[in-house]
Amino acid sequence: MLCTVVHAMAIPTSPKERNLNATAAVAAAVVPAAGRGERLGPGAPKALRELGGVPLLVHAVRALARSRAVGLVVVAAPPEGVPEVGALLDSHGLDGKDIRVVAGGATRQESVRLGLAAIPAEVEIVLVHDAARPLVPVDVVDAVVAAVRSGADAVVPAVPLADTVKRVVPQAGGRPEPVVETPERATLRAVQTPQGFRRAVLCEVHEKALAEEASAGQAEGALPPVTDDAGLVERFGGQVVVVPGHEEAFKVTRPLDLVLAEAVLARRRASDGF
Ligand SMILES: Nc1ccn([C@@H]2O[C@H](COP(=O)(O)OP(=O)(O)OP(=O)(O)O)[C@@H](O)[C@H]2O)c(=O)n1
Ligand SMILES: C[C@](O)(CO)[C@H](O)COP(=O)(O)O
Repeated sequence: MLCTVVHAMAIPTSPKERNLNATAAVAAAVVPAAGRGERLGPGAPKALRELGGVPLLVHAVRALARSRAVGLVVVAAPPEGVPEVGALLDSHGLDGKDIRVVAGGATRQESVRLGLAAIPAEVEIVLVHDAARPLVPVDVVDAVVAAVRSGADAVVPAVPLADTVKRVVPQAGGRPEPVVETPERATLRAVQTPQGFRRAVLCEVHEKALAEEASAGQAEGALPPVTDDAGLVERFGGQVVVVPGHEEAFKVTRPLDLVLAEAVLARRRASDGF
């Protein structure tokens, strides 16, 4: 399996890339994997923490590679770890897909932008998938790609909420927080990845966000944070649609999530040799 380490602006042409040129309908995926994982606690960068003896990142890339709709995966790694991440991915069988590694950035948004810059121009459909969502089923990946192929500009997989949600006024020092409202739960969704986009739309909103950041500078409150790529599409007036996600596509964020992920993986391995 070839795993080429490239700088975002200098992409070598490989035989696999030439195949990709012939099939623009094949999707490429960006995997932001440059986060520290502060909420998971001390240890290696989150993408390299192990689940069932295999790094989360490898699970996430495998989950994408399982889809016939995905032809290229670009991983945005911690900047200091690009060669190591390349070697790690090379050492795992990844279904013959073209896997590349670029240096990620200081924020998730920047990591996605840097990954996006490494995708050949002729690719028309781009997925963005967190390294921190190792167990997304292939059916979810396929459903997201299918919705973009059917004409949507931006597609997110999502699940209904189990808890009632309240909007509050945050308070310092653990003081009780006044409740402002209780949104109607039936209209709320918890959003997952991979999120899918028409490439031109994703590039445009990332470019606009970068320009907006440059002009807003550090002015407090100038730019409300956007935590997902679909949020950028919404910010600039685009239409985002939701397809069904999956409860096993949850994000490994806190220590308990890793315990749950181990249990899900053990169940899969016991039931189908996953
Ligand atoms: N500078 C960053 C920050 C985050 N991510 C990636 O974005 C995904 C979702 O982010 P999250 O779960 O919040 O990861 P972390 O930022 O690592 O977590 P934390 O906020 O707990 O530090 C992860 O795959 C993470 O590696 C990234 O590529 N570059
Ligand atoms: C993209 C995402 O996983 C969708 O749920 C989420 O928004 C990432 O947020 P985080 O703050 O980086 O965990």
